Amino acid sequence: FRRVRRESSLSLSRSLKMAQSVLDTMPGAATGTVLLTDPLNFWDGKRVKPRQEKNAEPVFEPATGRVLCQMVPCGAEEVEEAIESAHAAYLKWSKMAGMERARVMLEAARIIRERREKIAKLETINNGKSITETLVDIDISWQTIEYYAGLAGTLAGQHVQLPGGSFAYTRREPLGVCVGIGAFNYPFQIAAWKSAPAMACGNAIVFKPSPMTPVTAVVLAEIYKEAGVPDGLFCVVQGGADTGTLLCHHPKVAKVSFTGSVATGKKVMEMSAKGVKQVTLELGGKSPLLIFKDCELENAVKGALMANFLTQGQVCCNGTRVYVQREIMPQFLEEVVKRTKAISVGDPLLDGTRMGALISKPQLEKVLGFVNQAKKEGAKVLCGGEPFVPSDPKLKGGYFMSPCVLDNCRDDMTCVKEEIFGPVMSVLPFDTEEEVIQRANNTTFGLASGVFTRDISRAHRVAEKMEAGTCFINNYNISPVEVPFGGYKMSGFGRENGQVTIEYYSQLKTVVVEMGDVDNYF
Ligand SMILES: NC(=O)c1ccc[n+]([C@@H]2O[C@H](COP(=O)([O-])OP(=O)(O)OC[C@H]3O[C@@H](n4cnc5c(N)ncnc54)[C@H](O)[C@@H]3O)[C@@H](O)[C@H]2O)c1
Ligand SMILES: C[N+](C)(C)CCCC=O
Repeated sequence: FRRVRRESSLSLSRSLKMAQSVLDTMPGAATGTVLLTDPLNFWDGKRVKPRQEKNAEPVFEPATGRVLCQMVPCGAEEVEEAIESAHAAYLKWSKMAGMERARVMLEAARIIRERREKIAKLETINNGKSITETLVDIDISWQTIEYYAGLAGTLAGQHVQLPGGSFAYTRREPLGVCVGIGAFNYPFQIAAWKSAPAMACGNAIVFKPSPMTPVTAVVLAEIYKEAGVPDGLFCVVQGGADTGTLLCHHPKVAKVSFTGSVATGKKVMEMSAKGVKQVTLELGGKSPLLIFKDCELENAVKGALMANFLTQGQVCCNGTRVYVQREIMPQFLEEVVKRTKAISVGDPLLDGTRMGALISKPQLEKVLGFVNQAKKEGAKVLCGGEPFVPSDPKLKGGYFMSPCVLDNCRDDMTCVKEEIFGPVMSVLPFDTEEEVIQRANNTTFGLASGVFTRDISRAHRVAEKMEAGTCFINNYNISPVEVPFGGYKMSGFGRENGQVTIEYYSQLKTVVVEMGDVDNYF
């Protein structure tokens, strides 16, 4: 452990300079002012310049539409280097005791906590969501690392007594080099959700962020390095589908943890199957939120907003099918529309802003297309659903829209069946508990669900019947690191967060010890 710390500290001063060169510009940074030029790959304990500059793709600042940096996809040689670097780190890290790994991870958590405002600012500039939200995302990230640091020292096997004094024991061992592939909506948090349990178990991880949000994963890599992980333990390779494909096919990769759409998840599973790699799939959703007439209405309305409008609606577990019991529909709609209209959309770096910009122009157009389709199919727009142009001139090119509530929805409409991934809430009436449970489950997705009621028996009855990986009772979209998160049905399998995730980043070896003579049958 001491040797690992010494080796890490050799190249520390240079890396620190790089880390601070980006983060130190943050306090004064305003929307529309930042241009990033440092390389975004990271392995062997340092940022690595991309080889194929000619393949560079522009990364846009969602709030302004201007170019923030260039993302250059990693090719086969770069992926090879990153995986080799991760493998070398794995050989050191996996030999350390859990408590030793914990100490380094706790230091990483501390550094993130210390720099939370700067990291949140950078995340907001790259992702477009409000600073209010990215501060929470960064806090969840260090909490995740802290939580798994706590578990690292508890990892152990079992002793099993066998006849004649013989015995067996199990060893909980890491898998090796794991790959993490992330979506654009929670860039730093996804990197933390994958790396913390992987590293606690003794694995190394090569992480590929979304090509639209390449900026903060490399900051996490620098922080891990500064905290003392061996060089290569957390590598970042940039790229899109081609780079992801190289990672999923690589023979030295033991596991792929993927967060993204169902369509890509299927491809990742198929590619990983060829190498019999373990897979965790955190995929999309179209989750139901059931609001019964006996609910506390104000909380139900607040819950519906939390279920639909975080991160401009680009949240996998959002409760976008809002089923409201017919008797309270008028009051619910009046209140939810009033509050939706009051959401302040605009510069995501301002404290007062509650909704920023969508991730890209194509995503904005896609979401507006869903609203138009909903209108054609008979839905009534109660508010929003339009492109939004803030008055601040620097935001004119940003990807903003007004948050939307759709009434007159039916279960067979496109807006009710498909994941929109934008700020669009579809509201549907229901009459009975039995009916709404059947309708809520009538989907191929199964990520989350929610119920608002004052009837405690009903709440638990509904929770049991929901075909989804999570059911929120009288709240929505809270995800403490201590509790597992993941999907049923086509929303994926495997879990992130909670103790159970240790199972997904480790394997059990059984050691059988004979204390007597060998029985010979031959
Ligand atoms: N369940 C969860 O925890 C969770 C969390 C966040 C987002 N999501 C889902 O993610 C989707 C939105 O994110 P997105 O648009 O970034 O998803 P996406 O599927 O387009 O991309 C996700 C990642 O996969 C990579 N990728 C694309 N093609 C690949 C291939 N052939 N092989 C390997 N990697 C490949 C992308 O570059 C990106 O890093 C939504 O469906 C959302 O519900 C799920
Ligand atoms: C932290 N939330 C809001 C539960 C989101 C988890 C990640 C899903 O996109």
